[in-house]
Amino acid sequence: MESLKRPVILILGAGAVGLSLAGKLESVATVYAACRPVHAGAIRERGVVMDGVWGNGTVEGIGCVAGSEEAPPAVDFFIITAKGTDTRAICEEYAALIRGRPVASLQNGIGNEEVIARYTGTVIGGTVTTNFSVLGPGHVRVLSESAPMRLGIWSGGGGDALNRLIGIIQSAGIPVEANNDIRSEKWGKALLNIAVNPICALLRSPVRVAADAGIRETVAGLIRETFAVAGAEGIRLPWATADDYLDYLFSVQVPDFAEVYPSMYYDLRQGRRTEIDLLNGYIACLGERHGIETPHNRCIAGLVRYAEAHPETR
Ligand SMILES: NC(=O)C1=CN([C@@H]2O[C@H](COP(=O)(O)OP(=O)(O)OC[C@H]3O[C@@H](n4cnc5c(N)ncnc54)[C@H](OP(=O)(O)O)[C@@H]3O)[C@@H](O)[C@H]2O)C=CC1
Ligand SMILES: CC(C)(CO)C(=O)C(=O)O
Repeated sequence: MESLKRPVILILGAGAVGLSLAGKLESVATVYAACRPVHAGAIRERGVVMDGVWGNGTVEGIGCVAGSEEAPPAVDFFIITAKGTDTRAICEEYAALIRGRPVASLQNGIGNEEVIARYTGTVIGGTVTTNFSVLGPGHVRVLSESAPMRLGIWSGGGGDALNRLIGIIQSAGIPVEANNDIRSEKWGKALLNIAVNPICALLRSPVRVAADAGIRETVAGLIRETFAVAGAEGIRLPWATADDYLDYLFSVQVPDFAEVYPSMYYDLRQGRRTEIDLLNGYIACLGERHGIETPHNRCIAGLVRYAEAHPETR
């Protein structure tokens, strides 16, 4: 019977987020992960090892894919968890497979869905406000879940696909909800990343540093500029004012993530390109277009770009 068939999911760019998701979804779906050989080797040998709030243990049965020629023929859902710096490249690599199929993005930053929409009709935008990290080959840790995963239709008429994907994720035990203004939700999630990711990456500190008395004003500046730019772009953020969001940031999100390091921290430490140009750099660029001053975001983006280019600083 069709309804009893396990859905087939291919996760594109599986690292901290993607391997954690693969490990969790394996109980309810046939899961493949397009990942680097270092992870694939360990996963083929003994499965994905998971620690943390999504469970502890080893999950076997996840297929590893080294390129589009190794992908399974009938994929129901693609979920992109590559960094935003790799969205275009991974869409190109899997272009023939994703065409006409529902593709979801759980990436941070602004602009990924627009790229994906050039490759397929149904794009599902998503946010995940949970901390993931890679502890070693095929070994991930999940900490600090601050809000449910949220998914919504970005483009195309994929209402049935969205509901089905939400059902699958829910049945795997991941808190998830539908969101009918996913643009607003993506910008809302970006506020957290704009506020904490670059500061923690530059200062090599966990998220609690954002609430330090000497840092708070900088964080507030980043957020106020982002609200001004979002307003000029016609984006309705989930909070009415920058101060409303700053209250939520300092009373809920910073405490929830106080002891963990954001993804950009690991990017800088490991010499990878960061997502700064999908976050603070993006705000600075839009600010310029609208004639809005964004000195905090311009400054932070410049510092992160400098650190990316100068290994001795990181
Ligand atoms: N970590 C977190 O706590 C959270 C992260 N996010 C967001 O989720 C996204 C993913 O983050 P995260 O999981 O931390 O990042 P990772 O860097 O851990 O994972 C992405 C993985 O994709 C791999 N990759 C890139 N291109 C390909 C390809 N063509 N084929 C196979 N593998 C590929 C990367 O390899 P390589 O590095 O060698 O290029 C890397 O291993 C980002 O947008 C991030 O901002 C969202 C919420 C929380
Ligand atoms: C929510 C948070 C801060 C979790 O680590 C994140 O999105 C990231 O690390 O990029």
